[in-house]
Amino acid sequence: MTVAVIIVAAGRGSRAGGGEPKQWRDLAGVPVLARTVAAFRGIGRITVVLHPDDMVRGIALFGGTVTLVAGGATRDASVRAALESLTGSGVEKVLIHDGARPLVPRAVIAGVLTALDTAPAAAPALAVTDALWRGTEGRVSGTESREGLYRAQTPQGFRFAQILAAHRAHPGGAADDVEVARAAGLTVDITPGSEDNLKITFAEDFARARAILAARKDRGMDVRVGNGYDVHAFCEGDGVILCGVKVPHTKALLGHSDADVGMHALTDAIYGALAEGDIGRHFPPSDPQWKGAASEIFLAHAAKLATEKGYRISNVDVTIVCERPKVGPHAAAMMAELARILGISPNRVSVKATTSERLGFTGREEGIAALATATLIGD
Ligand SMILES: Nc1ccn([C@@H]2O[C@H](COP(=O)(O)OP(=O)(O)OP(=O)(O)O)[C@@H](O)[C@H]2O)c(=O)n1
Ligand SMILES: C[C@](O)(CO)[C@H](O)COP(=O)(O)O
Repeated sequence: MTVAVIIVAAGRGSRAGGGEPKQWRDLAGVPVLARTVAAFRGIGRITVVLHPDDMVRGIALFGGTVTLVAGGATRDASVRAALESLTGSGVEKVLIHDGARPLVPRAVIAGVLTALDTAPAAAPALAVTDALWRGTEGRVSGTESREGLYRAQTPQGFRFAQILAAHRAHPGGAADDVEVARAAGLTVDITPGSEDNLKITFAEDFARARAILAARKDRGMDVRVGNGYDVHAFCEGDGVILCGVKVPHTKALLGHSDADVGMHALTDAIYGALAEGDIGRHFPPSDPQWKGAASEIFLAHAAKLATEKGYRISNVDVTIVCERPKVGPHAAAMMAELARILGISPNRVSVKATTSERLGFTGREEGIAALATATLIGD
């Protein structure tokens, strides 16, 4: 399903003080909002909602890498503006996130996305663990049960058409999009939140956020690299599918699926980086349901697994080894297709080709080989 991400950042951050809205302030060398946007790279197309006064600043920070939309006077008006801007775009799922939550872990995002496979709406939260009091004039005036109480976080995820209709029907004044969805009768699953996913609200929250970043740095950057290799033999036919692109040729490739050797190598590279075996483990060739299957299914599965395990794909590199057909004229289309399936920018995808100087099975034009590397980065 096509996923869109809406990041609302049109507020003025009055409670945080500091001279400029909190989303533009520096957090350990990077603007808060740049960190928030980076947390969602590779998940889906990103729309950032800004105050009309901040548009020039938004263009300077993000260029054309995100869509900018002018927000409204309230949070729900800002969300509504972004939802309306996405009508007719074919988006099926939408994640709505506060620009003021820059440290959202990948696993929190993945939890919401996975829940959306079966639920109409899902949002992360943490159970309340402290005792709850009422207070009047600085004194405890009563106690409340914490049973069944949660602290709500974002991203909150919905089916696009349902949350758009819910916002259109809502009178306004909702604290969050879950409130809007429930007013429209949607059920909302609770998924695991994280203490790292704080909303910068008051000045002291910047120190908390810096401490979380420092702890992550102490743990070290979690970078994983995987490689993949695949071979398919030629058979009779009039073209081959390479990295999702049909390339005319005097032969076809033999395989249980569509025999997309480049995409198979890349899928295995991602599984390899995750220490999750290979395509055969997830999609056994003995299973008739994968006969003739489009290899996009395999690659999309590997990418989803990466997200669920808390990783984003930083870059991928595929090398196709064959004498013919010539790959060069199709390489741009292949890179665009892989980028689309992986949900990452095309400039993070490389597809190149080489001959084997007429040596070996590729040199004798008996088949095509492909090698791939994938780099994954954890929270
Ligand atoms: N008219 C508004 C108000 C809020 N937000 C966004 O909604 C998120 C959550 O709101 P909050 O933390 O309350 O931010 P502010 O409204 O900026 O803060 P304050 O209430 O302290 O002014 C923030 O990312 C904020 O930028 C928005 O897009 N449009
Ligand atoms: C959406 C939200 O982050 C859920 O916790 C929160 O309601 C928005 O912040 P606000 O301070 O209530 O505007």
